[in-house]
Amino acid sequence: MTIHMQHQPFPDDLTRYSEYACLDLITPEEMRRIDHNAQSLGISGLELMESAGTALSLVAQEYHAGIVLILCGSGNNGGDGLVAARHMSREAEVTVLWYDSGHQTRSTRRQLERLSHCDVRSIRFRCREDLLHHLDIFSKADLIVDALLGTGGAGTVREPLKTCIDLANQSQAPVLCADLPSPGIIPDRICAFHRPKVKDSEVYDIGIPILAEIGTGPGDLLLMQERKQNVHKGVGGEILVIGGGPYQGAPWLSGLAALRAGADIVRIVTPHYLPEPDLIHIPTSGDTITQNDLDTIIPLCDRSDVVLCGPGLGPDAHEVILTCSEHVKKGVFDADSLRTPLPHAHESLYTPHTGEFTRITGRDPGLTPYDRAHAVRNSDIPGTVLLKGPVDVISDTKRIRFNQTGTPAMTTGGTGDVLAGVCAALMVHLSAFDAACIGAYATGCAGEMITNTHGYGMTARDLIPAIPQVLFRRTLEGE
Ligand SMILES: NC(=O)C1=CN([C@@H]2O[C@H](COP(=O)(O)OP(=O)(O)OC[C@H]3O[C@@H](n4cnc5c(N)ncnc54)[C@H](O)[C@@H]3O)[C@@H](O)[C@H]2O)[C@H](O)CC1
Ligand SMILES: [K+]
Repeated sequence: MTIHMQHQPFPDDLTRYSEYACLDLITPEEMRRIDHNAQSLGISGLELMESAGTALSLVAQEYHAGIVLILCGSGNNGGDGLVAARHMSREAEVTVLWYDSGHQTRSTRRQLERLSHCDVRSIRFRCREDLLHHLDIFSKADLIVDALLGTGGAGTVREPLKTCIDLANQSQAPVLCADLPSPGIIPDRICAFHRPKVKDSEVYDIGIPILAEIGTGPGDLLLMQERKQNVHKGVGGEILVIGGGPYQGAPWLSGLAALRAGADIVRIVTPHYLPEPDLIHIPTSGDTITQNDLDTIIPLCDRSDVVLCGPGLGPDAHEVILTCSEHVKKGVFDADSLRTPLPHAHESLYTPHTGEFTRITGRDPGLTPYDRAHAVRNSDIPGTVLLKGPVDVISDTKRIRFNQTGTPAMTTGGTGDVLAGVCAALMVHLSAFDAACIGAYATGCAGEMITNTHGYGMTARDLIPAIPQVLFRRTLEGE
């Protein structure tokens, strides 16, 4: 899979940003996102693996073991073990037992080739019986390194890894685990790379830039569920857009953007009809949305997966939005719905620009991403906030993420409506935080694509067909 390279340097001194990195246990999905983003910042998977394997070998050498057995799976965790073997070949008598599943990862295959030039005994096993021929290796080992399964392990451990783990537990040797313990293995020490995945891990840096973690990037797209080809209608979700009144186009731009970001059905409640055959127009009783429309709107809120309130709405419909929001499961509040008292749904995403943020919090968020992140984190907004700017700041009060994609040409009217529509569609399956991160990243990338062809002549509508090219390019290009 091609990794899209991130270009522009971060417009602030990153040494101040370590407070925004996560130091708690992280999930395999989060580690995959960071890994992928690191590669888009120019550090290859092989380099990351070399760093991981080096760290693992240094910890292994602390045991001063004479005979070391390294158990390697067929994924990249196994690759770490192969790197450690190569780095320890002069320090100990090293034997590698590596699992040939038939679909080793490319990096791990490369590491096996490199190891073949070293004075390390490497023995392939393909089944449980192969292991039973090497029981002596387990009994003689002074140290066993567990590089069988890492963050890619899932479910009950299958043979022959199950037997491998049992034999390791039955040996007298301490077990040093690469990144995290393979399920069922009894660890003596755990050598985690970059961030801890399980408790009681020792964490070793492998040179992953902080921006891979606190910034959005192509790794964020990994969260997108692959849409199964034969899926039934409705898996993309039903979106309701409530807007329009003083402005006609905004709700339609949001609706079209939501469709292009994967929504199946988009209804637009607005006074003004525009001929858009892909969108379902729900007319209102007058020229603006009023309490008289609640009987129409509330049942639609109840049946929609996500409701986007605000595009082109004008200031007079706030009471209607406050009433509707009580019937909203997942809500995106943009533009004119960003007024106090803030509407809130069961799960809310607010997408203010600087002026709207100042209006709802009474505080100017400042200019630097650092200050803007502080302002968002310290605001008492009850949900996830996407504060738009040259660098977007996304926060769900715990996590902070910075999005650098986009161009100055995107200040053209309506791009905020497009972004809000994209976020609404993504929120069908993702949390407000993940939807905002991916929505900001994808809309900005679409803006970069269109700026390349249209320059400052870009319109918000031009962005919309570019959205699926960014969001679904993995599917389009194939893995
Ligand atoms: N750039 C990178 O990706 C880096 C990764 N690091 C290390 O890599 C692992 C994650 O590697 P990954 O290939 O994603 O998965 P695993 O090696 O953990 O395992 C996948 C492998 O195992 C098979 N498998 C999965 N579940 C089971 C099971 N229950 N029973 C048997 N077999 C199973 C699956 O089919 C695959 O073949 C990460 O932890 C790091 O150690 C580097 O550290 C940094 C760079
Ligand atoms: K492991």
